Amino acid sequence: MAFSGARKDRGELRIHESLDELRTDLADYIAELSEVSVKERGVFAIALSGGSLIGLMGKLCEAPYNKTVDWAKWYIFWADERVVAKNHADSNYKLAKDGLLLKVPIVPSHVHSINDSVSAEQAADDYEFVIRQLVKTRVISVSEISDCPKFDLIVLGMGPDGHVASLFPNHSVLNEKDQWVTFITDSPKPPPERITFTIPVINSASNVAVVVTGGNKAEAVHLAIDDVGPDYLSLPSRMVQPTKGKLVWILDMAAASKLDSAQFSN
Ligand SMILES: O=C1O[C@H](COP(=O)(O)O)[C@@H](O)[C@H](O)[C@H]1O
Repeated sequence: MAFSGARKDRGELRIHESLDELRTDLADYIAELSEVSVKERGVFAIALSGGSLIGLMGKLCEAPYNKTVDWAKWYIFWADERVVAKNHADSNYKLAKDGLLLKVPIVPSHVHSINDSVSAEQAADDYEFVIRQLVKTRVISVSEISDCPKFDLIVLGMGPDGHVASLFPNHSVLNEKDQWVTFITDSPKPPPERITFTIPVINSASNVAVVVTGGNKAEAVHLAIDDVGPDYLSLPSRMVQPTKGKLVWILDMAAASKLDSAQFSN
């Protein structure tokens, strides 16, 4: 790791010289959390995002992880999904299926993708219902503070505009407090119809990792992490602030290039 450090209230920073090093760190990090969770709870409930993240998780399909991770105990969810057919090129499910799920022995019935044959609103309601059933059976834990699901790990990417999951800057769903899963039909990034975990659900997770690469996201990383004053408190990536869980930023040097460097160590 090139640099590591912590920012008050903004979590741990892990900054990597190369994408190869970042991929290894990400695989190690996820494998370790999986082991802890399986030991403590017997299962590992992980929520994925789409975009560049799945490619960066690719080492999990290789040795040693493909053999050492207890894949049978994994339960897969999506922090956000585009409301398109499951075989559509824009589907986050398809991305994960082709890039990860088909390459490791995950139990098919543990993969919880959205209902792609209904409206965005119905898909969000249906997905929340599925999550509620799995909270009842404790496949997903429940937060001690809110009644929200407590995923063992939510892995997020971030767009150059600071969006995470399908929570975009200045969108009214950023204020959603009651629902666990909501929908949008006006995403500024295509496709327009999406479902997304809400901020309270993200912030109830035991662990949240935000994985960001590339210089085009450096300004958003700075605004999400550094002390930039009250104007940016409503940037979606800045609203990621687990109440009791642990937040980790896994960055490459380009994405980290605009961070204030005072608190780094080699
Ligand atoms: O549309 C989306 O974008 C973000 C960021 O994607 P990236 O390709 O810039 O990493 C992603 O995290 C989200 O899941 C996805 O639906």
